Amino acid sequence: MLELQNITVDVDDSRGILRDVSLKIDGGKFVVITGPNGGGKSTLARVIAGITRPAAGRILFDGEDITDLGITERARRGVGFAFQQPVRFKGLTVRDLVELAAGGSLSEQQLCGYLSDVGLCAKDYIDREVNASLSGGEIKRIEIASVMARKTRLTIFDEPEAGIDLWSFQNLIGVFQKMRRETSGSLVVISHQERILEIADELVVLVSGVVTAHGPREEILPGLLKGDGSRCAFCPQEGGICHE
Ligand SMILES: Nc1ncnc2c1ncn2[C@@H]1O[C@H](COP(=O)(O)OP(=O)(O)OP(=O)(O)O)[C@@H](O)[C@H]1O
Repeated sequence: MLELQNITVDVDDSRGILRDVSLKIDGGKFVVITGPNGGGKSTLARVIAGITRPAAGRILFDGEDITDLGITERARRGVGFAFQQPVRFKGLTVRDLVELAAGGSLSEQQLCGYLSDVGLCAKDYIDREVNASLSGGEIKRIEIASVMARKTRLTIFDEPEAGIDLWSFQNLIGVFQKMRRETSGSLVVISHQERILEIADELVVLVSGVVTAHGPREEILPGLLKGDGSRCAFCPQEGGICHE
């Protein structure tokens, strides 16, 4: 479904944020991209969404070269993106936002369904404006509800757990499991959370702009959590500090 070929993103001539990254994400997969801070995960998410243009490489979506397409054109083709810091829309209500995402009007029951999936009571929220009066956690949950309503073919979540409380985190796990069950699209989630890694089909580890591991969760996760005895995917050097 999505194929990244030799993607390079540079800050300047000397330093690559992403270095020759090649990655294939098949349809219907739940893929979690993880790795240490500054490894390039958010940059990779922005490259897939069309926000950051790579200096080199190609991006194919269902075989079509979308490298030169912007965020809107990619969205039209079915690529959705949930921001680490969601955008607030003054003048737009929660109902407007979710209906815009769904592409048409929704019944109270449908709206209630999307909002209760993210732990919000529709009655309290549907007529509220998506402005600064909403807390960081509330706006994040509303964005996730709108992403669910959008039913995109490939959805990228950049650290969805950031800024949400423990109770909502349980909901978030439920949201991913539901999206996985009910949509045929692929989910790409950037996360450091073990609970999210545990429900992935595949894990990708990105360290210093390089993919150091990619494969089924059962193969990759044990090495991340315990180390494989000599090397680990997080700290590829011998005796890496990440298990201490
Ligand atoms: N516009 C920029 N100018 C300079 N450096 C940048 C720029 N954007 C990103 N970087 C650097 O590129 C590296 C990768 O950043 P990125 O945000 O993709 O990492 P990340 O893996 O998502 O990190 P985290 O886990 O901390 O969110 C970091 O070292 C960051 O400081």
